Amino acid sequence: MPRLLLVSNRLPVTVKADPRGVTVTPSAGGLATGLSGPHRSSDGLWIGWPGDVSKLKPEQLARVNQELAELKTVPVQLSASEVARYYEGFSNGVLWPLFHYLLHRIPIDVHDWDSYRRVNQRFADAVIAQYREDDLIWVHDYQLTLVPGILRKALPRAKIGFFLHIPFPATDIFRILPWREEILDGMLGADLVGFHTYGYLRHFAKSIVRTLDASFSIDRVPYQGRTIRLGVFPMGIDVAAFEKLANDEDVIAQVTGMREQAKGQQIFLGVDRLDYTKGIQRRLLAMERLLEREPRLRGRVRLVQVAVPSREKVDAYASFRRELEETVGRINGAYGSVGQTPIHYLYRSFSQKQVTALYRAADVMLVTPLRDGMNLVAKEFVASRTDGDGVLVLSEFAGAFAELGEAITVNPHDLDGMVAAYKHALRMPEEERRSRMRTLRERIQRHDVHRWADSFIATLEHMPRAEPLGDESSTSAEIEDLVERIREAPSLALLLDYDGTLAPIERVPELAAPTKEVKALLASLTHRSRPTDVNVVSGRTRESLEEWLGDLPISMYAEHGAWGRERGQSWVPMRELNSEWKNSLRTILNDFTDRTPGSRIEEKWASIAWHYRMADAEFGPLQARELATYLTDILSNAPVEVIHGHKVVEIRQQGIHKGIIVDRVLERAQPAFVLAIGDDRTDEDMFRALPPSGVAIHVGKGRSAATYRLADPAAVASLLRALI
Ligand SMILES: O=P(O)(O)OC[C@H]1O[C@H](O[C@H]2O[C@H](CO)[C@@H](O)[C@H](O)[C@H]2O)[C@H](O)[C@@H](O)[C@@H]1O
Ligand SMILES: O=c1ccn([C@@H]2O[C@H](COP(=O)(O)OP(=O)(O)O)[C@@H](O)[C@H]2O)c(=O)[nH]1
Ligand SMILES: [Mg+2]
Repeated sequence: MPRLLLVSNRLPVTVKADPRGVTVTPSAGGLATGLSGPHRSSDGLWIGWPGDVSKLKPEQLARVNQELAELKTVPVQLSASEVARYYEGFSNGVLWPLFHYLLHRIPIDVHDWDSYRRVNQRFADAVIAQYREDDLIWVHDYQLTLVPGILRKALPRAKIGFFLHIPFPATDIFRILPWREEILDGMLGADLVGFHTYGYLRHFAKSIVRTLDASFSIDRVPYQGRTIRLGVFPMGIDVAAFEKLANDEDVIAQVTGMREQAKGQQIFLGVDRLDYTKGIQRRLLAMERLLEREPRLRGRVRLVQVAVPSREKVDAYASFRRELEETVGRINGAYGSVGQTPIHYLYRSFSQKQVTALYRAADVMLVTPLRDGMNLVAKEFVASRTDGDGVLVLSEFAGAFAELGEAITVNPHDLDGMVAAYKHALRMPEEERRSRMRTLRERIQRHDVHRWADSFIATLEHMPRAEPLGDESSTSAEIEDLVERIREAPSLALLLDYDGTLAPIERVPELAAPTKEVKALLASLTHRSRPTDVNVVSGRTRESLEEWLGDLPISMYAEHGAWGRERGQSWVPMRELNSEWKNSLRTILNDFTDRTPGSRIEEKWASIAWHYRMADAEFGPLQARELATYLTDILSNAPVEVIHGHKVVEIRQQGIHKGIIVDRVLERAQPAFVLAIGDDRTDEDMFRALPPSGVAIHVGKGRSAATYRLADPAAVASLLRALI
């Protein structure tokens, strides 16, 4: 197995400093247990935040660092301001509520993006410093979405996985985020992106389509020359460890004690970080309603609610705590007596052992989040019930719901439904309880945390390595060399595309007029001391070329070579035009345009194009595919080609493409050297038609048959200038 570099916000150990001294203790939770196996067996490293070490004395820090190194962990130190901004402000103040659909918990004005970005860069730098060829890198969770993207740039061939532990929200929620492009682009730096459920995966895939203008098919995303795989990996727990604890003597003694103390009562249990996503408030309100409606249950049930302090410095958490404690007080005030209180509210954290005892002692486990990525507590409860009894009430908005269908399922937004579920749980006959629990147990035993980690790692390991596209711009030495060769040639023909080559691409095509400098440059090229034939070969109409370049002493070809106006002459068709087929198309295209808001028809001489760039990002491509299939079918005998390009379906007379202009220019001028420059797929026709001695330059990224590459129109202009 290759070495594994794990990257998560929190390290699996936390450094704590108090007056008694400094300790390095294991952080509780599924991630730490699940990954400790592969971490150890691969001799890997774990990179993350060790907690607040700012108050340590230098000698304490040195000792802690040594201990962390022995545990094969690499600390990324965060300053107090980084904790406040990257962790509390952005990760937990913005991304957390947004991804859990709780928009009202997000502050109106957000300032912490820059800190989030900087800290992600720091984590990535720490990975780069440790990386060795063949390592597998596995990055975790919403705090570090930008890390895979940064790593991909620095380590183009590295195998990088990313797992999101929280829900990925529906696109209309996600796109609220002003930094949506950066986040998606960052996650897509990975080779494999994993989620707990298919629902999250689908939301992510759709967000890519809407936000990045990319596409996907089922579980593959072609992006920037790589193919990213999306996968569903529901996280499990360390079942064996919980089963062992559940049968531990101390635990059993604790369970007996708790049951003794609650004699005559049925125990409901909730175990959560104190988080507004966990549905604790509604869980209490449903309990209040149950006691209000069923007086005979008063004094007969108790709810033990563990609320683990969490993210206390985030305002939304502090205010949620106040709301919650007020509710607890109200219910206990109304339904408690001298001898008993209905809600046992415990604002503190417990060890895994104590939590297991609680699981074992409970009659009914309440897991009722408004949204939750997975919720491991639900699985831990099931694992702890080695006695085969106990009822799980589970929200349909927890990721665990996808696997634990035998629980009593609830919608936490439906209070009456929750009350009914509580009653159902209280009355469920033993036989039914045991039968449901048996199925639940079998399932979580099979899919435990080791299997989760192994299957993610195996999938990542067996993926093909990303191959760099080889689309870097040519070096300046290569370009200088080329310029030298051209200058020496006795005569020269230039075939220049317009958009993306002489002028940068504009969102509104009408705004892409040539600058004064570009026009002057084209004019000077025609005055070189050696004969120079300057041709602009464009997909644009005659009218726009005439308007923008008509006063220059050059030749122009419009509509991909359908029309030409050679230097000093007037516009003539380059091929005999036959446009009868167009008439039959108009009705069909009008119909599609009416049915597809945002689409439009562009009629040229030798072609008609149906553009859907402005249409809905999912509906547009769907309609376009249908249109292209239909047209290919009905036009199979017409002298046309149906071309499904980027956001356009074009129907074009056969035999007209930029390649035909190359022959034309060669015949006319018989130049000693031909140079073609273009940025687009249609320019490849021109490159292919060049004589063996011809040279092609592609502008920008992406695949091309050209030998040379320039970054952008500015680089094209400077090359052309060098020829004068
Ligand atoms: O590190 P904290 O800020 O103290 O928060 C604790 C962890 O909470 C989140 O847990 C999520 O991951 C669980 C395992 O996949 C999943 O069951 C749960 O539904 C999620 O909410 C968070 O994603 C972690 O990064 C935090 O460390
Ligand atoms: O007092 C407590 C309460 C909870 N937990 C653990 O905290 C984790 C909570 O994980 P979950 O996926 O349910 O939710 P998260 O807090 O990660 O959102 C579980 O492993 C619990 O056993 C704990 O160790 N002590
Ligand atoms: Mg172009």
